Amino acid sequence: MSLLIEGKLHTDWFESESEGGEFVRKDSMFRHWITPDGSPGPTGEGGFPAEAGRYHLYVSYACPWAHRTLIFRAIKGLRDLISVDVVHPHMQAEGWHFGEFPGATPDSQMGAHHLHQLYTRADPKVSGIVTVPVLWDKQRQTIVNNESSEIIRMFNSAFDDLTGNRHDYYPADLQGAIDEINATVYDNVNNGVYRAGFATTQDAYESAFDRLFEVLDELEERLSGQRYLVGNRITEADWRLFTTLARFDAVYHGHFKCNRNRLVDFPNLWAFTRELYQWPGVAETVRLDHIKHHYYVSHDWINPTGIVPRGPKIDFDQPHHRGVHRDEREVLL
Ligand SMILES: N[C@@H](CCC(=O)N[C@@H](CS)C(=O)NCC(=O)O)C(=O)O
Repeated sequence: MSLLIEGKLHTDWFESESEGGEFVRKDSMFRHWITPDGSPGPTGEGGFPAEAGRYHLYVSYACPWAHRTLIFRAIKGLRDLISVDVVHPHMQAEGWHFGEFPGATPDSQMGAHHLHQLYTRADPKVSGIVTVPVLWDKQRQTIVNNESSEIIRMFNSAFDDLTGNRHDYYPADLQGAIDEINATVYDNVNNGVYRAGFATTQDAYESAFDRLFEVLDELEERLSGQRYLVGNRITEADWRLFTTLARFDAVYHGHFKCNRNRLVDFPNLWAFTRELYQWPGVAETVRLDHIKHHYYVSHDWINPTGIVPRGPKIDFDQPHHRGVHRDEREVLL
């Protein structure tokens, strides 16, 4: 893990020790918004208008938070407008780096070796954890935002006039319901698997584990009566759940000891995951090779041998039978 304090890199720390064995995720530090006309968004400064070719996304295919942003880039028709670089899946002492791995790229913007160099280029005195995703402004040579939940909101609407894609994954009439389910899913599922996997006491692990499966049971029940989390329209909430479910059997079940059940044991959650995976443009954002390599190799205190399991075999392409056929969905995009 890499932490910057006043622009200086610190590599010898571990988050959960100071929190009674419990893993606590820290807030992101760059919080500006891209808006259609460059006016300021809810936080940060203005001056970041939606423009084709101006912005760049740094991701890891392994990271579920970065994965959300790649999905929104795909489903909102932004692939030609926003370029991407992909870090090496092995997160080392100095954090994320650029290096040789199938599907990984060099840093096309400043030829950096490590992601932290982008952070200190943006602000030489920056303090905070160096995380993906990072939304970079090529023109101002700075980080617009490094908080995935905000980046997907920008992608959802800021570029609509340029792309003509007006599919709204955070529609005004559903915002209350989306915010509510997001909070439950974030605390207990998205971050819940990390709280189980990074726990350093038995109690912290068990309470994260119990809550995770309690919420998965509730979601399984909910998805038995409706197609998506807040009804019959797909929203941001579904994509936010999807990135954790897509990793569940490959890493969270084994590596993070979230092993009461596998995803494939929940018929509705598993079919829901397949449906979202089969959504046009999404399958290519799911790289199980990066996902498995990242978790099993980077967390050497959990898996000291660094051996990456060969299995399990997961067939995301099996028919999902959850309503309209995918050919009809193409029309939505
Ligand atoms: N709040 C951030 C969290 C992102 C995050 O924690 N990313 C992880 C990878 S999955 C990371 O880069 N961690 C770096 C580290 O722990 O040193 C977001 O949602 O954008």
